Amino acid sequence: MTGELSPIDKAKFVAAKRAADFVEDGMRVGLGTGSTAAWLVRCLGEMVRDEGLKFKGVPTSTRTAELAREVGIEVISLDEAKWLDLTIDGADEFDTDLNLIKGGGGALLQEKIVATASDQMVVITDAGKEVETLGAFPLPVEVIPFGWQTTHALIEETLISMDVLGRSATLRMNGDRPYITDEGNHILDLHLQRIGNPRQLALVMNQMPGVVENGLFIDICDTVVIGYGDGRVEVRDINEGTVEHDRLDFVETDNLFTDLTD
Ligand SMILES: O=C(CO)[C@H](O)[C@H](O)COP(=O)(O)O
Repeated sequence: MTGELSPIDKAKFVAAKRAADFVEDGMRVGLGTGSTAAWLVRCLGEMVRDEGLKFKGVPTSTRTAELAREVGIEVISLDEAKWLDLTIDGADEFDTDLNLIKGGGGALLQEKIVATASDQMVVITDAGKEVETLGAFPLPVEVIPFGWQTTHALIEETLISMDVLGRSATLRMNGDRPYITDEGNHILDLHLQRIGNPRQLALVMNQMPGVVENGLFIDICDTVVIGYGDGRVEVRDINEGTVEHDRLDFVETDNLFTDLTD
């Protein structure tokens, strides 16, 4: 079955599978959104079913909530959990300080709230998302629909005044309609090429009326699990650097993958 997977999908899968081992009995765990996070949810569902793993999951989107319930994970809200031991989520870009761009899948608001409410955030990713400087991936900014065009103009003016490269913002679409987030908002994607000072940009964005949240995750991620298409996995910690190089046995993952997709 893995023969049909692209190298990137294999990389996402092995990263998710390794990160599932971070989840222990009794934990409250934030469950991210996106294709890599979906692998994680499926792996955790297998562990609940086959190994009797007992934990509670707090999903970061309606998509993830549906999948988690489908695979047998006990789902609770963040308000029920109050504080989480761990969040595991994907990312669109990460740099050497483990700062991130997230929101390519449109769930950045819940993702940031959930990750911030966690003792540890683990990002699962393929190696292609590592960058020296954030910004090649368009930065998602969630804005309320009321007056979004005014907010859009304000953002572009601000980017010019900050002398940020790129500077154009486009409204994310879903077919011929604006994309609507789980919170009923729109997303503006900022095409910046290079974000010289992500910390400053994140603060400036969130001060603008109409902006709900931006996709820069600064000082939130503690650990990155990087998967490679040949089954190799690297675990990098914010304090200790690379703490593990491993290779998942594809015979084992082949079986798991087949089980998961049956
Ligand atoms: O931030 C996200 C969703 O809002 C995702 O984590 C990010 O877009 C990565 O997605 P994928 O795992 O599908 O590559």
